[in-house]
Amino acid sequence: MEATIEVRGLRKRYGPAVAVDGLTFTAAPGRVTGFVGPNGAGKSTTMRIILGLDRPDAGTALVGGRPYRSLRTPLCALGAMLDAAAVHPARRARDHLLWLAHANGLPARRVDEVIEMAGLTRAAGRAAGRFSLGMRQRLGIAAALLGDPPVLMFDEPVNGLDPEGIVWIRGLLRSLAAEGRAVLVSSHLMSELEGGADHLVVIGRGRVIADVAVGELLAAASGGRVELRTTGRQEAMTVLARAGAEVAAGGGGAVTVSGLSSEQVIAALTGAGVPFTGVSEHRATLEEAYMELTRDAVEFRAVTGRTVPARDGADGADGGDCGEEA
Ligand SMILES: Nc1ncnc2c1ncn2[C@@H]1O[C@H](COP(=O)(O)OP(=O)(O)OP(=O)(O)O)[C@@H](O)[C@H]1O
Repeated sequence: MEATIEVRGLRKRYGPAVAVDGLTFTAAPGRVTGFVGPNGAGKSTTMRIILGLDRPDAGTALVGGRPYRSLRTPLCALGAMLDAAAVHPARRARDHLLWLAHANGLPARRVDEVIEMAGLTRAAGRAAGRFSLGMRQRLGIAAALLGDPPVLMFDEPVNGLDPEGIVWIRGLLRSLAAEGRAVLVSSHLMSELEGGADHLVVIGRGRVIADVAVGELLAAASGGRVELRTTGRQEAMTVLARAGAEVAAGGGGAVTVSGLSSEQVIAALTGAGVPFTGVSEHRATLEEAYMELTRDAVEFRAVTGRTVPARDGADGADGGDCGEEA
């Protein structure tokens, strides 16, 4: 089975509220696709529709070319964690996974494998209700991995995790993608995806604002800016502005310069006898890139208001067993 999620022209309203407004994007194999947008942007609604938990008003959401609900052994096609709390509190972690495995025709030995992968070996015999948030996230992820699926989808998996948990999830997402799987992961914070995602689908008010490779986005946001430190900041800013640069002061004697190369900055300051240290090309964070992106997107949206033609969402079922789907 092809490792993809394909969303085409998806629309969903709840009464007067438009949750998803013509979304089109693909989560491709071999990469972590970050699904980002502010609270209420429509991420969870989209994920629920992909999982067949909600019906779209228009458009399609396909997993490996098929609607999720048509899959006979869905855990083998798509592993998902939408709500880490969705486990009976009295049930032991291992029993919860055994129950899921049994319902999907998977062997008990796979349960022990995913328990180990999720770092839950010591906690597997404990009731899920006594788990910390981080352990519940790990249990949800273990459940998603049970069917060894080619496609994985996680809704805010690092929400509330400690730094160690965040590093662990990042590494896991990266290794799943390196195995050729498609991984779709939502977050409302760009900083959470830094170092984790290869590609970003940024949405706002139910629409795609950007669908872009992380490297490309960072390069565009970093472009043409030079940073330096100086003990003569005012003088440096005057000299650089005279040389045609746009200059901004940062904290601790830092200055950010746009419109001049680092060589031109060094030449201008040296020529004027202004002391400086540490001239470097500015490297934008994902958060900065996002701010730039959304600023442009707001202007763009106001002018064009892009819409995506909808297709019929009612697809025929043609499920198979784990082998056929995989
Ligand atoms: N079951 C529902 N009934 C009514 N409105 C809903 C329902 N589910 C979502 N909405 C509305 O749809 C919009 C999108 O919500 P959604 O939860 O998909 O956003 P989100 O991007 O996942 O937000 P968050 O980052 O806060 O999780 C919001 O305005 C929300 O209030």
